[in-house]
Amino acid sequence: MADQLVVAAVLVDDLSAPTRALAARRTRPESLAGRWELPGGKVEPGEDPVAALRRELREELEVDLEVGAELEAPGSLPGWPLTAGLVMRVWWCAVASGEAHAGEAHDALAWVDAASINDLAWLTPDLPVVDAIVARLAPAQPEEPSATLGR
Ligand SMILES: Nc1nc2c([nH]c(=O)n2[C@H]2C[C@H](O)[C@@H](COP(=O)(O)OP(=O)(O)OP(=O)(O)O)O2)c(=O)[nH]1
Repeated sequence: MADQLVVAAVLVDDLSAPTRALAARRTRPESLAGRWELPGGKVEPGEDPVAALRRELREELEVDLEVGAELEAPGSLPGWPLTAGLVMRVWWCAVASGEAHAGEAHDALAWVDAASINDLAWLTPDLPVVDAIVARLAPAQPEEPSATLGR
C-alpha cells in the first residue's frame, strides 16, 4: 500500500527572510502528546496536498496561509519519512490572515528561532526536518539599542 501523505507548514515570520518558525505541542494520541511538531495533518483521499495544508491550518490554528516554496527532503523521494507508512511534505508558509492560536490538536504554540528551536522535544521523525529549517533561518537580529551612545 502507498504511504499515507502528511502535509505540514513551517510557519515563519517572513517568507523572504525567516527568523522564527511556529512549533506546536500535540495533545493526542497519548503516545505523541507533549511532543512538538509542525502544524499539519493527513491528506484525504483525492485531496490536493496544498489544499490539505490550508485546510489543516485553518482547522488547527485558524489561520489562512500564504504558501511559499516546499522544504525539499534530501534524496530522490518526495517528502520526509516519518514512522512506517507515513511520509511528510513540508512547505514554508506565512500567515496571510488570522492569528495563530492553539485549538484541540495542540496545547501550546511557540515561535522559535535558530537558537531555541532545538530546546523543544520534537517528534523524533521531525529532527532532520528541524535541522533543515535551522539551516535556513537567519539569526535573529539583536534588539535595537534603546539609546545611542556618543555621536
Ligand atoms: N502534523 C504533523 N504530523 C507529524 C509530524 N511529525 C510526525 O511524525 N507526524 C505524524 C504524527 C501523526 O502520526 C501523523 C499526522 O497525523 P495527524 O494526527 O496530525 O493528522 P490529522 O490531523 O489528519 O488527524 P487524524 O485524521 O489522523 O485524526 O504524522 C509533524 O511535524 N506534523
